[in-house]
Amino acid sequence: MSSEAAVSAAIPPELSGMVRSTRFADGVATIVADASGLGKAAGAQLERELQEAVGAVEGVDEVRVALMADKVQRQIIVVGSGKGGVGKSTLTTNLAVALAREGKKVGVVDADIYGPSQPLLLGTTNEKVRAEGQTLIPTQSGFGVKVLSMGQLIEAGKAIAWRGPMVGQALSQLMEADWGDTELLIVDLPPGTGDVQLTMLQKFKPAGAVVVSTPQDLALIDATRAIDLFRQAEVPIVGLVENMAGYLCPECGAVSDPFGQGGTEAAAKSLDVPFLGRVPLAMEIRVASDTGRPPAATDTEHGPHFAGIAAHLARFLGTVKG
Ligand SMILES: Nc1ncnc2c1ncn2[C@@H]1O[C@H](COP(=O)(O)OP(=O)(O)OP(=O)(O)O)[C@@H](O)[C@H]1O
Repeated sequence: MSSEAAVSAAIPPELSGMVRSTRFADGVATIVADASGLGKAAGAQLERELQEAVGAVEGVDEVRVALMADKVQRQIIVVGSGKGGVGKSTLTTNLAVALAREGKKVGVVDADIYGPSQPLLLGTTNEKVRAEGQTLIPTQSGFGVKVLSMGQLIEAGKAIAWRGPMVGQALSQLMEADWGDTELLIVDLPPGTGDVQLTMLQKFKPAGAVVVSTPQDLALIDATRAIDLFRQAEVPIVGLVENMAGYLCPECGAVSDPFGQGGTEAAAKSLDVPFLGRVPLAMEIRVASDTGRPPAATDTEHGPHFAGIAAHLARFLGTVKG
């Protein structure tokens, strides 16, 4: 058998479907393989296996493997707020879960260094983050959503010591992880307009920003600031969401408005950004979230609120490129 034929014959049958061409000249075997949809880790394994199998052929001094991969068109959406505690993380999780239920391949990046909460919200707190070399491998939650969190990179209680370059590096590690075939990354930003936001906007150029607010004036003033930041960075505003609107008393059924009512929709109008919908203040949302059961995973009372907002986001994504 010629060395060229021996190189082809050495490729394990289970890998031969991915091999597009083989060449052999002057002791060098060159193999081109299609690694589309494999992700970085599986792609690296394919490369190793080809190296090993072909490297064992007599007369082969060097194996060069070239992997062709489809570049996944991955969109980035950031979820921000001016003020903490208004429900940004809750909304991020539920938008991701609602879109995953519609068949979209979604990942969540928890970039909130001051209060990382996505592993709790997506029920993955017991999963340890894995890495392949320097590349992090996102954790698969039970809701079809992959997740990585700043909380997995920072020792609890140390966030305050994190400044500029460290924050940027950590964020890049999360964004450049092995997201495989993920089409959409939804990023849960910290509140306000600090280092994480700046790195995110400058380095990763999100396709759009969703801004969350409660209906009270104070939160709306801060939300306006967040919108200003996105506008300055030329990130399109997907729209404003009103959270914690209208509290339905589980005892007497009366509806009250602890944070006021309708303020976010009015603010959206005056800021000339779309209003994406409102989510009521409800004990079940808090309890379900704290126990890693996102309401959007169900068709019960509160699932549809998030599904409606997710539908707006899906329409927006359909109108923008990468
Ligand atoms: N609509 C809602 N009804 C009831 N509780 C809610 C609702 N939205 C959020 N919460 C609860 O309010 C708290 C704060 O929510 P969340 O962590 O999502 O806010 P955040 O804006 O991300 O806060 P942070 O500033 O800490 O990042 C959580 O305990 C959450 O379960």
